[in-house]
Amino acid sequence: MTFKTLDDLESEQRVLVRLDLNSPVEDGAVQDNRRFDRHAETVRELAEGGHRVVLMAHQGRPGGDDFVSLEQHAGIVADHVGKDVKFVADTYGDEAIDAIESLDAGEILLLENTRMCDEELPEEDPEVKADTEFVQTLAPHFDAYVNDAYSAAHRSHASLVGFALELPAYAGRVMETEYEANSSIATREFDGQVTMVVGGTKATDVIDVMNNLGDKVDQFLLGGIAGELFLRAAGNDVGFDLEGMDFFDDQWEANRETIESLLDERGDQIKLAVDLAYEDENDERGEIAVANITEKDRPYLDVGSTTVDEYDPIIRDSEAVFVKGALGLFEDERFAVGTVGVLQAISETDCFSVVGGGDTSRAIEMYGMDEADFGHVSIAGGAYIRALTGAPLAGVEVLKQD
Ligand SMILES: Nc1ncnc2c1ncn2[C@@H]1O[C@H](COP(=O)(O)OP(=O)(O)O)[C@@H](O)[C@H]1O
Ligand SMILES: O=C(OP(=O)(O)O)[C@H](O)COP(=O)(O)O
Repeated sequence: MTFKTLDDLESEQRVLVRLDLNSPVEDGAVQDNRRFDRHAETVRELAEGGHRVVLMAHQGRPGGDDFVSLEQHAGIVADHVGKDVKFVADTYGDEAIDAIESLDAGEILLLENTRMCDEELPEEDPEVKADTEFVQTLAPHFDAYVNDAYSAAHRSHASLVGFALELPAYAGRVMETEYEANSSIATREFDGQVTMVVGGTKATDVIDVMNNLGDKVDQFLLGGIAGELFLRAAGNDVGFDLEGMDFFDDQWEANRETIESLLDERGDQIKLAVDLAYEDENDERGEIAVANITEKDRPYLDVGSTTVDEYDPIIRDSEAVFVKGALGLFEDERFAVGTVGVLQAISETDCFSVVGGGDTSRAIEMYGMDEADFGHVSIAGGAYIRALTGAPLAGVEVLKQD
C-alpha cells in the first residue's frame, strides 16, 4: 500500500474524517444506501479506538434538488455504526468549533454539508485548497486527517485535498479496499483469462477502458447502449434514436471513427451481442437475432438470451472479471436478463471480480444476489471509471505524500 492507513494512527487522536455520503434524495428524504454501510466500518473502528471522530461529507451540488443539509445523514450513519452521531449545522464557524472542542473520546460528530462552504468548490490545486480559510480554521483543531471518500476522490475540493497537506493523512478502510480492488486490473498480474463486461449508456467510458486496458484484458463482453453503438459500427442496423430518444445520435457522431478503429484493431477481443431484446406489441419481452434486424423500427433494451448463453462460459472460464455498466435496462425486470445473467455467472464462480458503477451494482440487491459472492462491489461511479482508465485521483495522490 502506498499510503498510511488506520493501522498507523496513534492513539487518542482528534480525527477529521472525510466520507462520501452523497445519496439519492427523494421528496426531501435522504435514501439509505451502501455508502453508509461501508463507511460505518471506518467510523466505528475510530470511535471504538477511543478517538474523537469528526465527520465531513457533501450532499448534491449547489442549486440541485438534492443539495440538502446532512442532518438526516447523521441519523442514518448512527443506525449503521450503532452509536450516537451528533450533528452541527455549521461547516467551520464558531458553532462547529464549539461542537468539535466539546467532543469526548469515542464520540462522533458530523459537520454540515461541505459544499455549503464557498471554499469547498471549485476544483483547484491542493496547495490552493490547503490555504483556504475553511482548511486553515479547522485543521488546528485536529491531530490527523482520514480520507475514506474514495468515490469522491476524483474531485480536487478543499475537504478532499486541502487537509492532507496540513495534517498527518491516512486512508480509511473504504479508501483502502476501493483503491486496491479498483486499481487491481491495472496493477495485478492474473494467471488466467481476464474478462471485462462493459455496457451502460456512455460510449466514451467503454472506449477509454478499451484504450487503457486493451493489453490487460483478454475479452470485452459488450452490451447496453454502448454495445449497440459498437454493433452499428460493425454494420448492423441498430443504435438509432427513434422519436423522443437521445441516447445514440450525438454519441455516434462523436465516437464513430474511434469505435470503428477499435473494432479494426481489437476485433478479436471484442464480443458483441448476437441477439437483442425489445418490448413487443403485448408489452412483453421479445427477442431478435442481430443478423435478422433489417429496419430501425424499435429501441433495443437488453442483450438477448443467446448472447447471455455465449457470455456465460467465457465468464466461468475467467480468472478475473470486471464489470462496468449494465447490459440492459435492468431496472425493468423484462430487460434484466443480460445484466443479471452475467452477474449470476460471476457470483457462481470463484474468480476475482469487481463490479462498479453506481447503477450496475444496484442490480445485485435488486435481483436478490449476495454481495459476498463478488470480490468487490464498488460504491464509486466516476472514480471507478477513472481508476480503470488509469487516471490519477486527486484525493488519493495527496494521501501518497509524506
Ligand atoms: N439498451 C439500453 N437502453 C436503455 N438504457 C440502458 C440500456 N442498457 C443499459 N441501460 C442503462 O444504463 C444504465 C447504467 O449506465 P451507466 O451509468 O453507464 O453505468 P453505471 O451507472 O453502471 O456506471 C442502467 O441504469 C441501465 O438502465
Ligand atoms: O456520487 C459521487 O460520484 P458518482 O456519481 O460518480 O458516484 C460523488 O459523491 C461525487 O459527487 P459529484 O459528482 O457531485 O462531485
